[in-house]
Amino acid sequence: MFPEANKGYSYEDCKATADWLLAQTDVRPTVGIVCGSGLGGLADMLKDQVAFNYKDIPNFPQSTVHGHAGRLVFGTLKGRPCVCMQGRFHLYEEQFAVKSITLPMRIFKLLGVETVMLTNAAGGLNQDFKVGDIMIIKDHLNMPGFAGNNPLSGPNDERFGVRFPCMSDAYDRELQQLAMDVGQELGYGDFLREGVYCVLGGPSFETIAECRMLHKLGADAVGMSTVHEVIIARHCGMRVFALSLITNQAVMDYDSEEKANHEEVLQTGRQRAQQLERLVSTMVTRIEHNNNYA
Ligand SMILES: O=P(O)(O)O[C@H]1O[C@H](CO)[C@@H](O)[C@H]1O
Ligand code: HPA
Repeated sequence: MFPEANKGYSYEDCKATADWLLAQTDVRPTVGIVCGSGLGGLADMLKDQVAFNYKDIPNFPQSTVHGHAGRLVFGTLKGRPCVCMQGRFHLYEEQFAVKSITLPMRIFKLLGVETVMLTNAAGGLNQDFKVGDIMIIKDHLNMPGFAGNNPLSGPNDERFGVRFPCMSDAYDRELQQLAMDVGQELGYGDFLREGVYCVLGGPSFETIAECRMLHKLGADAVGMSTVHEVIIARHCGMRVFALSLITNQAVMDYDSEEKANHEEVLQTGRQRAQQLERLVSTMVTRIEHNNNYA
């Protein structure tokens, strides 16, 4: 899966992979999309596709999770050149893999991507949220980071970014507003929310006490991805938009019979896939047409 799990990929390694990809396709993507669990249908919206299985891309990690196909798809989304990860990598897939799972963000950067749009499936902690809600991420809690597990740990290569990158502006506010505006226009107002995403290491789902604690700490949703990618994307200067599909309610009550499970996560993904795809693809069109967002 991750042959050299905590190997820090050098600038030259990333450049070699990006150059290899650029030599195989004429698409020059400015938008990079990452599909969350069960949300890979977004990649199928791309026209004139050139697709690569992760196993055929030099240096690329391999997807191991059900609901993550493991393909990098180039193409156009309503005329805009895009690259889309149909399947992402998670911290729990291999011990100490925080560098491998974020490698694609640096490759995106070297491909010419300016804006990254990430999706994920998450458990709802906010008691006002319902299963099927789409949460625009406005901020995050990086729990593994509190324990020193940060993808930027280790030597810093200034060609990617500074040693101490700012994260208070991690989630682009104009893109959040754009998502709200587009969501309202599409009639999604009833299930469009905003909030704070908390990442944990996984793969076990949370205990009741953990969910209660995370909620008290200010998290609205909990998952096992995205934040590491966001840190690397921001470090190298790409703009970031991210959203969570609330696929299940986090269990907060000892009387509850609910049990988090991956099948429910994928099932909710299937139910909301079309709307989510429409939201993201319409946003991509607007990024193209409004220079303020480009
Ligand atoms: O974050 P994505 O990739 O959507 O996947 C989410 O779904 C899985 C749990 O069902 C975990 O991997 C969690 O992070
Ligand atoms: O409840 C959850 N917890 C953690 N990750 C998740 N991904 C989807 N749902 C969840």
